[in-house]
Amino acid sequence: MHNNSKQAPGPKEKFLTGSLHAFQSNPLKFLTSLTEKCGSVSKFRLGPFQRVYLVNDTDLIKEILVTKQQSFIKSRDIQSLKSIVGNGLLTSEKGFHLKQRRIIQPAFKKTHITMYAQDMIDTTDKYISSWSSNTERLVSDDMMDIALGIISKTMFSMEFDKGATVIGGPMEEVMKSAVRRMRSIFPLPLWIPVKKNRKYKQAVKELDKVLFGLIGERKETAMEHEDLLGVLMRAKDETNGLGMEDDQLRDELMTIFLAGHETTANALTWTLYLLSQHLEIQDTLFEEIASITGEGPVKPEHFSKMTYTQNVISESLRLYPPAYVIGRQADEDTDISGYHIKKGDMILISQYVMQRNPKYYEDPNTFIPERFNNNFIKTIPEFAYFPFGGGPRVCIGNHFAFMEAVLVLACLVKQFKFSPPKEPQKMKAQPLITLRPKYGLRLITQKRTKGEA
Ligand code: HEM
Repeated sequence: MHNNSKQAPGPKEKFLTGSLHAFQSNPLKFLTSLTEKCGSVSKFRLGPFQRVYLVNDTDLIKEILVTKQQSFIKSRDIQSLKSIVGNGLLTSEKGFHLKQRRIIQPAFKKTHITMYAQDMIDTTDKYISSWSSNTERLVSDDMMDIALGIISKTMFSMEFDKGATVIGGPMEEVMKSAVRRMRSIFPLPLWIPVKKNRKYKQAVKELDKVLFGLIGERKETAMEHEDLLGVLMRAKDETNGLGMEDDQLRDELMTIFLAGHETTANALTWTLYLLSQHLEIQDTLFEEIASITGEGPVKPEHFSKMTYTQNVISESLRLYPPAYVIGRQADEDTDISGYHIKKGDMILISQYVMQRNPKYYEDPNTFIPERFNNNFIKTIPEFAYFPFGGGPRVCIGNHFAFMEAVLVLACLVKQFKFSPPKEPQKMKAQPLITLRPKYGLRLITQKRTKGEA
């Protein structure tokens, strides 16, 4: 029936495991070299049965994420997160997802999220107020703390210390197990009472207690809160006027918390790494921030004026996209530009690979924020740059994350210069749930003096 369908090329594979080992041991290297060898569509196996297509063509990516998206569901690794985030936006599908997205979308509109800008600035300024000059810091941990502080404050009006203790701790334990589960093709069923599973379930239970506790507290008071929890508790489906049940609210809160802090923290860490490697770019950045803010602090209204700072973040998201790959699974047999995809086949689309493609980017591996000048994005095909994905499943937190990254970076660079430590450090991208530096990032923070600009 499909004799005319196109055959995709692929790598040499092991009989039973296919490319499982090569993929798991270094996904970025595997995806990059497969693209170099096989071009816009290639095919490989993960284990004996799982067929995977790697798609590197902007038109085909659009078919998968937009025009034919009804034929696909999230890939199994994302589905395995259901044991933490339940049926929240990231993991739900079809009509249910659409309904939830409709209810939640208004909370993330550009006009609404600007009200969180001051919280983002205050959290950062407070965090760095204790930093001393000329010290070496593990800034990757700092960025995680700041992002955790910001999501705790904007979501629950919780101050950093409390957020870090009551949510950050159990969340870290849950994330560690989630990574293990996503990376293993056959995760151990959670009902098997081994120590790892018990710890995981205990951490999920603790998080549940915190979240249901917060929801319960809010219900008992008449006071309206403008934080994300308040907005989501009031959100209604406009077609029937119904809001979310507590269980669904819990799933969405957990989802936003999981999806929304490690990604931004890693984006900021990679940005500081790139700036420490390009001190001249860091100086230009400082000059922009100093000229806009003057002697005073960073303010929410500075965001739209900081065009160079925005370009620095866009370029950092190009080179080190925290979500380095998007996975889908065919939910029915379908054709993508002549390739026959069978139900159950997996599709991988990699931002890391696409955003370093010399077809779209001159000097693709070099950090050049200026390339984003003059509406550069409009000059390249859609899906040559997509750090936040695209189509109906595009990141709901894209404006939130971008504004957060720009404002946090402005607060940091206004006050400190970041340079590499004396002892050179190993930098290796580690692709777990998100792309992060494997050994963390250590930098020397040097206080900027007044009048330096
Ligand atoms: C730099 C930071 C971030 C990056 C790079 C990023 C990237 C992404 C990507 C690529 C997707 C689509 C995944 C897919 O199609 O399979 C996604 C989905 C999602 N992101 Fe983000 N994200 C970031 C920050 C955030 C923040 C701050 C939040 C919330 C506060 C958030 C919440 C979500 C949610 C809920 C989804 C699922 C949306 C849906 O399927 O309807 N993300 N993100």
